[in-house]
Amino acid sequence: MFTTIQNGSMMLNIVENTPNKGILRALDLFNRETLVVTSPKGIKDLLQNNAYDFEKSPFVKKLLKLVLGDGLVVVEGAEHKEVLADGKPKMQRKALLPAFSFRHVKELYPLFWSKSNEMVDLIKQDLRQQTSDGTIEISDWATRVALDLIGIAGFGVDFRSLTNPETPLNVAYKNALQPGKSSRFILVLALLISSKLVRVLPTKKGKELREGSVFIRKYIRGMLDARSSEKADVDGDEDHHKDIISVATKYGNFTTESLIDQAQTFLGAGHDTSSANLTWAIYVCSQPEYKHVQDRLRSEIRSQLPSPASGTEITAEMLDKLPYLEAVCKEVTRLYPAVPLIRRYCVRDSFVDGVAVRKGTSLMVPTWALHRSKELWGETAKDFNPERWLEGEKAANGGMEGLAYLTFAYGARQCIGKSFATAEFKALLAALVGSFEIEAVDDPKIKIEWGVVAKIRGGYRVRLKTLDAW
Ligand code: HEM
Repeated sequence: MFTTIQNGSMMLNIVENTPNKGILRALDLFNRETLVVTSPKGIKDLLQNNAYDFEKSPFVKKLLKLVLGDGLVVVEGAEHKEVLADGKPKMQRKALLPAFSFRHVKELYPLFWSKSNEMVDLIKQDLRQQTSDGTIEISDWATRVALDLIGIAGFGVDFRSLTNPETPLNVAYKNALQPGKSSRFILVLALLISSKLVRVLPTKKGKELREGSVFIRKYIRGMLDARSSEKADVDGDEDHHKDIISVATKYGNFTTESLIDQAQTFLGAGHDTSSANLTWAIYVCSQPEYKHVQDRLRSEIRSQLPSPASGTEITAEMLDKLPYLEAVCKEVTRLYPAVPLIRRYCVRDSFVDGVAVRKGTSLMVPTWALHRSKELWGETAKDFNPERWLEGEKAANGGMEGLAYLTFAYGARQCIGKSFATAEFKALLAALVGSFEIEAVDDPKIKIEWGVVAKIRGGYRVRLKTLDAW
């Protein structure tokens, strides 16, 4: 097969229409091979059993580094996993895990809820303005709230991009992450020819990417400097900072530069994906055919969660006991996984599902396509059907221990922010659906922007009707 694989739905066609035993072989424009891994056993070998034989390709790494810095997403091998002889993690994943443990994320639920409600209040204000036609563009709100949340949870700093969309950090990320024709061009160049080109490219997008990256690092450095002088004032107060960076500093021996890289990673990886999730959820809820989903969700939320107007704090126990909310969130992230493809590059000869893989081979797990595969999800694979989750994950996908649901990847490099992102998503969706009736404005036949994150091209507008507080 001969193709440049950039695109989740293209992969769906390929996977569905090419008989395969778990591995497909595709060739790109330059006759280079990509192995497309489709079997659960192959995925387990690639992402878990032999995970350190497969890294991100040098091209993909350089591109990701521009936006995410040299943090956990791009480090490889020993640096990613190694632990020092005294048991203290040398770097990266082990050192960062405590900050993302459920024990820590649990404490963030009240924050997720209060920010969600701040967003709802600001949207209501916006709708009350004379100039408002009752519509909002959801991906913009979603990006801003996710950025503010990772700012507070990550650093204890509220960037206030919800109240001020022009906050410099929001603008820098918008320029760096917002897909457009030229960023597609840059991505294709980087994947096919050389990522070095990206750094010198005289295009507007190339310049925005570089300038955005420099600005973001400078901003983070300033934040960390301010924190260290503040820390000097409150030294000895163990509980003063409970944010991700503080926990990471406590468990890892990061240099200042490495801490900046980690912070850049959390900011970038933690808000673009979350924004995509919420946008896809609102897209689904707004479709007339899923009005029953929206209604059932609202009734669960309004009967089981305290009204935002009551000022009652929400705990993990309260938000996590809503089965329909959980099912809708899972189903949105199954049918519209924010990261549509997982790419790897073989760094030493290895095996995947019994097949020998040579050093230098590119591989991919087509998450978007596999999540719509009848083999894994049954006859209704392509339908949006939250009910499938109500009897648990086993019933939904035949009990494949996470090998069918790959939204947060799997194994050694599974998303470290999974619990964080899941709780945040539930709080945001609950606050919106509890407070508004949501109706589509834009054509349901949306176009998808296939970047590292799959988004609706041009954003998505909905009409909101404010409901009485409950
Ligand atoms: C909607 C939410 C999210 C989705 C769908 C998502 C998805 C993913 C996926 C698929 C990977 C694996 C990428 C690969 O190995 O090729 C990943 C890794 C990662 N994610 Fe997330 N993510 C989300 C939210 C977050 C959040 C909120 C954070 C941090 C605050 C985060 C931080 C990371 C980091 C640091 C890695 C690298 C882990 C490693 O390689 O050890 N993500 N994510």
